[in-house]
Amino acid sequence: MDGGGGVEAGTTAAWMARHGGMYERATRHPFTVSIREGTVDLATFRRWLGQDYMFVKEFVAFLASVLLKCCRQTEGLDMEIILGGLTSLSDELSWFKKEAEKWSVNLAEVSPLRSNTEYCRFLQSFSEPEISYTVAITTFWIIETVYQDSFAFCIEEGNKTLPELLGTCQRWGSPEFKQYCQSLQRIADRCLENAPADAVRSAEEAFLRVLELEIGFWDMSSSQS
Ligand SMILES: Cc1ncc(CN)c(N)n1
Repeated sequence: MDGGGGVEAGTTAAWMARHGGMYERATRHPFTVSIREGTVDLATFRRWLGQDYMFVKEFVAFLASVLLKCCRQTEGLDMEIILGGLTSLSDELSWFKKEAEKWSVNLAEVSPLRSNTEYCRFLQSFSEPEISYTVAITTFWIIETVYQDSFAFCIEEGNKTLPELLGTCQRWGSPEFKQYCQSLQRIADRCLENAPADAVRSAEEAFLRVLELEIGFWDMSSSQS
């Protein structure tokens, strides 16, 4: 522990420092910053909502592949944490449906935009048995962490977030979600510590790819690309 209930400095923290510019672009994107500043264009928010619902459906399949690798390659408590993740994705899907109604987004009519399709393809590639549990769990951790950090910023001191968007920000910005991301980070660091160098390299590449894809996802929500 780092003394503050967080995560001890490990490989993932080193990557966050080494690739700080990219991490910042993913977690302080103009779209989420505009939510914090209360200036977000609500059409943009609606677009993000519909696209993210589609993404989360694919994310469930991705997490199922992480779970499978976990069962095949590790012992211990990881499985319980990943199962908890699947449960919270089930809540997330129900939340999206409710929120879509609130914002008059017809989910049945949403089709994935290019950056979303690209991200989903990346997620689908994890069904390959050759991709190790280390790479998969690290990828899972950073995907969740980008949302956690982005939305926590929207509810930190000084925010002007619109009251009707606070529920969205709390969904990923809450202290509970942060703790969950920290448990994933500890698992990723433990796996990375014991992994061969080529797996560590692949995991770092996947980490960077996620940051790129997350930036693309926010850009897409803002500009319909
Ligand atoms: C694009 C994206 N990245 C991450 C998350 C968090 N589950 C999400 N809902 N959407």
